[in-house]
Amino acid sequence: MTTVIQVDQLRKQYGAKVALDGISLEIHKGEIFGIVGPNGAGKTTLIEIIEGLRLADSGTALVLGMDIRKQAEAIKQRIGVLLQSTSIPGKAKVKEVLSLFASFYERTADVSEISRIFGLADKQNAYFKSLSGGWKQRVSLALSLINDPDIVFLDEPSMGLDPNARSEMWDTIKRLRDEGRTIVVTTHYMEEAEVLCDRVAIIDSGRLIALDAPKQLISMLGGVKRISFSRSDAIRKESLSALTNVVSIEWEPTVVRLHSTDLDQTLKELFQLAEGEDWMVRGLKLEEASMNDVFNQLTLQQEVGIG
Ligand SMILES: Nc1ncnc2c1ncn2[C@@H]1O[C@H](COP(=O)(O)OP(=O)(O)OP(=O)(O)O)[C@@H](O)[C@H]1O
Repeated sequence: MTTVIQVDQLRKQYGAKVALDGISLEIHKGEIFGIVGPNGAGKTTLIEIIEGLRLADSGTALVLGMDIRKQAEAIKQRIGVLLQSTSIPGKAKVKEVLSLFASFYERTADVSEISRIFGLADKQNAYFKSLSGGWKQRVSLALSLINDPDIVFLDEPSMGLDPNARSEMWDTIKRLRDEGRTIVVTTHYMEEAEVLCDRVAIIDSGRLIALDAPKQLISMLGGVKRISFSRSDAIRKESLSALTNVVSIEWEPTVVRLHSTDLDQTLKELFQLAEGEDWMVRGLKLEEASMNDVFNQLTLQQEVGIG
């Protein structure tokens, strides 16, 4: 296993605000590495420091063995970064945007091949600003590969995409990984982290609170499963909290979700409770734990200071 990014004790403060509080991690060649965390957790700060766009206060990071402080220019040649569409000149045609960005690099990919991969062959003469959000995102992704990078950084790649475009994007990202590139992705979508990423780092308040394969993170919850049912006025949260094996409750306007370590026992008690309190369990569903549960549990623990 080759390490392509090695981050050691990175710290960054904006005034009194500590954005990164000593993060250390390693990213391996050929993996899709996810970075997730609540708003303001420090994800963008972390990846922009690794990309050489921001300076850390202390700590070190090596990208492909090069020091981010001393070899930022050489690193830029070897990495690809997904730009926000607002950073791309809207009045230029797609082909002009592609050749402009290609001119920034010493090594470039075959632009017509990239256009083909992203289905941009027919859009070469379209003005960037006239494209829909999904097409703009494809152009941005194509641009992130224009220098044939070893590592691609994708900050929120599927933000604003519809479900079809999103799953197409996932396929494309997996293809890039299968070609031997390393992909670093930040996302707010836990489903994306679960289905796309080989390993996921969860960051909260500038600290790394978990790092593993999604399956491992989920199994770390000790087989917690969810029971969901429709909420009604007769149901009291306090009674549900008293059920044995229930570790947490999601109390939403129309639905209640119980997270339980023993599904059978909790179901039995739930029906007994409903009978005793004279309400019906309606719309019952049983769900396996997901990355969403992992995220909620770990970030909540941080909030109440358990973690
Ligand atoms: N240039 C800046 N000046 C001052 N504070 C900043 C700056 N950039 C980020 N911050 C603060 O640092 C913290 C981490 O921000 P960052 O953007 O890295 O988080 P994030 O995890 O990417 O958030 P989001 O999910 O909302 O994009 C936040 O509290 C943010 O307000």
